[in-house]
Amino acid sequence: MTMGLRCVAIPVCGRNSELSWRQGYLFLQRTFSLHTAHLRKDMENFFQLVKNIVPALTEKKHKGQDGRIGIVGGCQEYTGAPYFAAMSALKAGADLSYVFCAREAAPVIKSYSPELIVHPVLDSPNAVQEVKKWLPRLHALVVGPGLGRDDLLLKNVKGILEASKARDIPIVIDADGLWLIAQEPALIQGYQKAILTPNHMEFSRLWEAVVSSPVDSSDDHASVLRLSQALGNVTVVQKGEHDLISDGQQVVRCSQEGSSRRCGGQGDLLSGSLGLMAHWALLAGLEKTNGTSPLLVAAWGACSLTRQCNHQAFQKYGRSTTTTDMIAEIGAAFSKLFET
Ligand SMILES: NC(=O)C1=CN([C@@H]2O[C@H](COP(=O)(O)OP(=O)(O)OC[C@H]3O[C@@H](n4cnc5c(N)ncnc54)[C@H](O)[C@@H]3O)[C@@H](O)[C@H]2O)[C@@H](O)CC1
Ligand SMILES: Nc1ncnc2c1ncn2[C@@H]1O[C@H](COP(=O)(O)OP(=O)(O)OP(=O)(O)O)[C@@H](O)[C@H]1O
Ligand SMILES: [Mg+2]
Repeated sequence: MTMGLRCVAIPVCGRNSELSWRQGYLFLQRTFSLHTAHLRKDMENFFQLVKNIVPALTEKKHKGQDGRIGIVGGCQEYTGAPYFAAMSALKAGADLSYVFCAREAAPVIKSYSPELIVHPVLDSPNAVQEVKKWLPRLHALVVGPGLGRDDLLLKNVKGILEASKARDIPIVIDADGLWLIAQEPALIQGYQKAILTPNHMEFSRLWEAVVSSPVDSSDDHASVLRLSQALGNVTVVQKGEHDLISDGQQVVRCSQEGSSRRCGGQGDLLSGSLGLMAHWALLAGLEKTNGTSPLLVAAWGACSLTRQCNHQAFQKYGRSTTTTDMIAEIGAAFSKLFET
C-alpha cells in the first residue's frame, strides 16, 4: 500500500550525553533518509503508472479516439476558467474539447481560441436535454470551472450530473461544481467515477457539509481520507503545498516541484488535464495501473503535470507567471514527465 508521510519516532536523549545525542542524530538521519527513499520510490512508481496509461501516438487512429472531453462551466463573470480547462485537456493530448456554457459567455470563449467547440446552452430552458444529446460522444466531463453560483445554472448542472452518472461517464468536479456538491452531497455520493478537486476553501466547505466533526488541520492525510470515505469513496484531490489524493482506501501525495507563484487558473489546468487522464486511466484499466485505482493514477498524473508547468513557466517569467504561460508549457512538461 502506498502512503505518504510516515510517523517518525524521535528518541529521548539523556541530558549532557554526547553519545545519546549522536545516536539520536544518526537515528534521525537514517529515519529521514529512509523516508525520503520511500517517497522517491512512490514517485518513481507513479511516474511509471502514468506512463502506462498514456495512449500511444499511432497512425492507425481516427480523430476522437484519444479523448473527447466536455467542460461544463462559463458564465457572464467567468470565461477564463472554462477556456483554461478545455485548452489544457487539448494540450495534454485530447482530440476534441467541448465547452457547455451560458449564452453570454460563448462568444467570448470562442474568441479566445478557434480550437474549442462551444455550446451556449447552459442557461437555456432545455439545457439538460441539449447537453444530454452530446453525452454519448464524451469520454469525460469536467464540471464547474467558471460556472458561477446562479440558481438556474446550478439546477441545470444537477440534471447534467444525473444524466452523466446514468451513462457511467467519469466526472471531475471543481470550483463552483464543488459549491453545488457542498449544498447537496447526495448528488455525487458513492459515484465511483467521480473525482473532486477542492482547493483549501472548497475542502473546508465540503468537510463541513459531509463530516460533522471539525477538520483536523494537523493531519491532512487523515482528513482527505475521511472526506473521501464520507462521500462513499469518491476520489478526492486536496490541492495545496503538496497535493493529497485519496480514494478512501489510501492516500498518495504529489510533491512535484512547482513554484511559489499562485496566480488564478492553475486549478483549471489541473481539472481539464485530469478529465483527459481519467478517461485514459479507466480505458487502460487495472492491469496497466498494477492494481492501483486508475483514478488515483490519473489524479497523480494531472497534479504532477500542473506543478511541472508551474515550475517551467516560473523559470521564465518569475512573479509575472500567469496560467496562459503555464498552458504554453504543457507540451514540454508532459514530454519531460511521461514520454518514454
Ligand atoms: N480567469 C477566470 O475566469 C478564473 C475563474 N475562476 C473561477 O472563479 C470561480 C470562483 O472560484 P474561486 O476559487 O476564486 O473561489 P472563491 O470566489 O470562493 O475564492 C476567491 C478568493 O477569495 C478567498 N475567499 C473565498 N471565500 C472567502 C471567505 N469567506 N473569506 C475570505 N476569503 C475568502 C479564496 O481563498 C480565494 O482566494 C470559479 O468558477 C472558478 O472556476 C478561477 O478558476 C480563477 C480563474
Ligand atoms: N502552496 C503550494 N505550493 C505548490 N503548489 C501549490 C500550492 N498550492 C497550490 N498548488 C498547486 O497549484 C495547483 C492549483 O491549486 P490551487 O489551490 O491554486 O487551485 P485553485 O484555487 O482551484 O485554482 P483556480 O484559481 O484555478 O481556481 C495545484 O496543482 C496545486 O498542486
Ligand atoms: Mg479552482
